[in-house]
Amino acid sequence: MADLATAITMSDAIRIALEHAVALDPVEMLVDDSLNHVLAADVIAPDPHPPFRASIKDGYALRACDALRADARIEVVGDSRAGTRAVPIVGPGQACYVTTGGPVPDGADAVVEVERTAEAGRRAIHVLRAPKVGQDIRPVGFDIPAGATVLAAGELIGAPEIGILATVGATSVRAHPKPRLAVVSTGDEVTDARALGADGGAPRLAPNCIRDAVRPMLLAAARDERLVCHALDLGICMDAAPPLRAAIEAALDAGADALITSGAVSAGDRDLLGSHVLAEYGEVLYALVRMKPGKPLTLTVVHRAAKKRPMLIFSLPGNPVSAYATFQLVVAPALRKMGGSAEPRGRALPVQLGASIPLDAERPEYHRATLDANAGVLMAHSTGGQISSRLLSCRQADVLLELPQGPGVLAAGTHVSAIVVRDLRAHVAQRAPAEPRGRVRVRVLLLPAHGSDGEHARPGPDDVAARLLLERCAAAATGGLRAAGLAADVSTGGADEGAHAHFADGAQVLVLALRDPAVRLGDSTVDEARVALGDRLTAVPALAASMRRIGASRTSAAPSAHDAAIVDRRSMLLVLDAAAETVAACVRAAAIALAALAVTSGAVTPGTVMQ
Ligand SMILES: Nc1nc2c(c(=O)[nH]1)N[C@H]1C(S)=C(S)[C@@H](COP(=O)(O)OP(=O)(O)OC[C@H]3O[C@@H](n4cnc5c(N)ncnc54)[C@H](O)[C@@H]3O)O[C@H]1N2
Ligand code: MOO
Repeated sequence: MADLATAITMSDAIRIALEHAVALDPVEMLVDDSLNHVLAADVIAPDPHPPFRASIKDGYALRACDALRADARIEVVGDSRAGTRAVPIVGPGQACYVTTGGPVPDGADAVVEVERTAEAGRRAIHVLRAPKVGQDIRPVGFDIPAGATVLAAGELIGAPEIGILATVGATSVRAHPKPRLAVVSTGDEVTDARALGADGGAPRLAPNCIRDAVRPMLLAAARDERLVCHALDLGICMDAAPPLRAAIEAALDAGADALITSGAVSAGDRDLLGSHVLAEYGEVLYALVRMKPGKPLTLTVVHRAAKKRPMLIFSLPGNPVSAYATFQLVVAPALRKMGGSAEPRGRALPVQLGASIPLDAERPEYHRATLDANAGVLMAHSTGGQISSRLLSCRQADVLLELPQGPGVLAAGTHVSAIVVRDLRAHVAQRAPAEPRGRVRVRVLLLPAHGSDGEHARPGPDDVAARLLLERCAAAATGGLRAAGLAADVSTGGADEGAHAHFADGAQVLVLALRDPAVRLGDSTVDEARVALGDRLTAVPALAASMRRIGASRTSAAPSAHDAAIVDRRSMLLVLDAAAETVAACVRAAAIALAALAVTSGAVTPGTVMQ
């Protein structure tokens, strides 16, 4: 094994693996089979949803101008239930009973919920509070306008996306197939625990042998919902060149896109993969990485006959922790890229150390830790002894802390980046604070469909769709911030003043919502905002990097956001497609990024962010 001085950095190791991982050619597949695949083409809504004006409440559809006085008697002329074919027309002084989701009759311009009405004799009502035009009506296409891009190429298909595809009537999609992954363990001492128990007797290990932990672990990791490879179990092979060659050939014969071997890559006299067997099959791209645990990680590309995809061989160290860490940090991103993911890298979060941690003097270290979100700040707690043979250090680990190489210790309270390796949903449910602590002032402004040349229009009182859109953005902002553990002071309006005026007025997050989803704001619009905001926009690249680090980039959390710009350390501008269903995610991402920035910049003390 070469000296550590010749080792490549971890970021180079990931970059080279991603450069050699090629997305599998997309195929048409049934939506029913598409769960956890990555879309290869945008999905466009062929028709609007709802396809008719739909009631938001159980109540009465009527003309708002007929119900301005509580003593007005309004005649009920029929009913319109969800699924009704024949709907009466509502004339002056008339109302029609409607159920939630039922079509709003022609002639009516508002729905009054049943609780706000009183009977006025047989088949007549009084309306207790004057309604507004458009109240409790979803106009045609309110949720999804015809022609809207409901899902974009590069997005992962989960359960909600299956629902969206069903809503727009898609029964098949163009998506990337999953890569084929072969897994083999090596080592004379490595024993299959299942084989030991097969004769019905107590499992007994032969002297000086250990049970295979790596292969079952990696086969399970390959089934993870965000990865879902077609996994091929190649078993265990002995520390000798012929069985190692046979394993590589079996993977090639099976058409594997990737082969994971574990063990036999360090400096021992039987570490045959590290020395020569790999070089017989392909080009060894690297064999030593400056990181802990996993230094001997080796990547080989095996070129096959013309038109055939190359196979990547990831030779992971045999130590189970080293195998797990290198799988998460290097192999999984490469597999995600093969599966078509536009953002295959592991997601990183800014976290705070719950206790001091010693640093490794020679190598940057990926320290296993659990997370706790109690105080609205993500606190990391070490899983204990980090020797790379101790798989218990990965037990319940949520993250790999990215610790720098160095002398001494990192003090408790230090902020570090953490790569997420586990589903965090359960923790959010268990540990989120009951009451939001921080408070963020958000202003949501609606931009006109056209004329983003400085001319801004306030939605008029008759512009029902615009008003509803604004209300929806504001509700999304409130909900999104609450989900992020923050309280929101949300106000809305037309964009009739420059963005700087709203920041001067105390807004911390300014959301510019595009009214017409078909109109895409160019970079120039964001640039205009930058000019308007002058020299306060100094940290734009820092924000972009920070957003990426927390996974709040344009394509993951905010597919429709055209740009986001840090204004200073405590405020943020977002430009959104108001018709997209991503508003909440965008605003939430903004709030998290703000909190992270405020803490990391030292502008505020942790725990008092945005108070
Ligand atoms: N002289 C040197 N020795 C070592 C170096 C070095 O630079 N110079 N590097 C060390 C580092 S760092 C690591 S990591 C390991 C990697 O070793 P190998 O990848 O060659 O793996 P093995 O030697 O085959 O096994 C290491 C260890 O892990 C156990 N093991 C192997 N496979 C499995 C499995 N499938 N399930 C559970 N446990 C497994 C094996 O019994 C060994 O204890 O090398 C250091 N040495
Ligand atoms: O890099 Mo090895 O994985 O320290 O033990």
